[in-house]
Amino acid sequence: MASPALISDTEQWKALQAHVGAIQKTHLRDLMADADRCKAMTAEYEGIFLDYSRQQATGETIEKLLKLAEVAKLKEKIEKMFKGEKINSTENRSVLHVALRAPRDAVINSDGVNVVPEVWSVKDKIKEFSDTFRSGSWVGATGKPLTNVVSVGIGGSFLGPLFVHTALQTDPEAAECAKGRQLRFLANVDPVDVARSIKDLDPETTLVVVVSKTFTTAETMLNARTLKEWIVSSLGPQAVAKHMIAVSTNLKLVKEFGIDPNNAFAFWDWVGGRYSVCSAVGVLPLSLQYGFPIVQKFLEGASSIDNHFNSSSFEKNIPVLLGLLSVWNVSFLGYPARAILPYSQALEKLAPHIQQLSMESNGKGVSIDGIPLPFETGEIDFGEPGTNGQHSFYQLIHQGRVIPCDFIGVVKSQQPVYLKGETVSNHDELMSNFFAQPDALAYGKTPEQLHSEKVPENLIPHKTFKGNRPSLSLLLPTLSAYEVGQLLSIYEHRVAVQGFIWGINSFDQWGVELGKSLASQVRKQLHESRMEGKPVDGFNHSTSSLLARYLAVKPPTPYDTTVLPKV
Ligand SMILES: O=P(O)(O)OC[C@H]1O[C@H](O)[C@H](O)[C@@H](O)[C@@H]1O
Repeated sequence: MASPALISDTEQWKALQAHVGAIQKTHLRDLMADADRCKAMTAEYEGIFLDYSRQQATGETIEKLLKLAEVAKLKEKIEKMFKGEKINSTENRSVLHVALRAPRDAVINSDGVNVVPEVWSVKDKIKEFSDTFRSGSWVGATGKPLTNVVSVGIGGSFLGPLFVHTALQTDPEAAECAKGRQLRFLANVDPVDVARSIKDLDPETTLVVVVSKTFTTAETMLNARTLKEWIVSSLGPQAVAKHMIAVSTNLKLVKEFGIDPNNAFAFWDWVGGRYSVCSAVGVLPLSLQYGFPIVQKFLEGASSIDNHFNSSSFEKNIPVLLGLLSVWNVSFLGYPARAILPYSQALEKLAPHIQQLSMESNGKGVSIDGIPLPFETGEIDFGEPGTNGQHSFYQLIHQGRVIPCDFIGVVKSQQPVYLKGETVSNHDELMSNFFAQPDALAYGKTPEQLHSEKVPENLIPHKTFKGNRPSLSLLLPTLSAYEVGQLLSIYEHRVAVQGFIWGINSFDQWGVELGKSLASQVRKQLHESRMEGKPVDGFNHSTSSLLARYLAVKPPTPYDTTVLPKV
């Protein structure tokens, strides 16, 4: 029998739909009372501990999800990814970010060619370049060593590297290696972001890394031209060779831009932008800041999870379990959002990275074969580190909408602080919240409890917490470069699992194109109106009025002079 076109047509999907009623009759308060259930709902790998007992799920739910994985051919799809098959069918590309962190002797083919030696030759080049740069032998146009790096890129060429940089900044080993150096990012085409990225920097001691897979992204290219002007206007045109380098798959355009091809670092079309932090996109700027050995640890962490994902049984496979539970929450329990709540300031930029990774990958309306989906895919990801989030949006999570939460904690803080005489250390204080919040969400507080606490009658409805709000806890032993790589890889594979189950293409992003082409039309209009006084034409009433209002105010300087930020 031919396999059904959509996963929602399968018996296994329908069995899960039928199972929802039984789960909705349970309360997490009761589910949590079953210690055997709680014990079974855990998984561990290299000290990373996942506890998913606070999901609205039972052993039967997991069995049914595993059957869904089977009919969705999850195992086969994972294998196809690792074997370099062209699973990104709308772009006819392999999906091989796992090759970026594979050991030197691994064999991973794309189009019949082992890509691992190519990957390592770029890594070797990065190591050599970053060693020279960091040793001070690479000098700028005026003979001074360069200590500041501005990485210009957006989307996948920004969010992953920013996440990793933010996580490493306070790791003692990484921080020691970064002493006296600065790494900044310029992503937004907003001139305010240009101003912030170069504030207090001197072009004489700054290296600009232009990071763009395509080298055509409008925001990145304008920002790159702006920083080029910043360098040239201060140091002369010959300075570009020493002060600008690039990362791209499009080395032809890098050369046309004026960057020396010897100072360009390649990657490949089988690396998706949002999966590219382990390519030169992340490895180059991070190696300039921290040195290649630290970045290699990060890559090894990611690789360790690749092995776990590719070889562990699904019952104990952390990314698979996480992916299946997200499918359960989105497609069966109908929860449209997911909160990412790291109890670690170092993971401050995890949620923004996962927003792109997950929402660009799985926010799709058709199956991989182009069939409109009768169910929603993807979820709205958002988050902030605990405890900041607690004092912001947790109210809604506790008493408003139900939002499955990822609580991420670290056993050993990067920065131990303890004040003599305090009840607990600062990290223990933070972690008290990490342990308490999931139970508050799961158990809630009943009117009976409030009565027994003699809460005034009129406040009982306001102080009641219904509970039964799902979450999961991920506890990492420490947060060195290795664990940062592991966490990245866990989320990458979780997103892929969700897409594989839903039967969509998690590796294309056609949905970002329409806005880009409409912006070109507006850009043309703005140019013609400013330069030639042409009236606004060809837009609907609303856009025309907005444009007219905008154009009515003349820019402070005419278009024939170069202006750079002044802060
Ligand atoms: O790296 P680039 O080619 O400059 O692309 C940067 C970003 O822009 C696009 O619009 C895509 O939506 C992203 O997936 C990509 O990461």
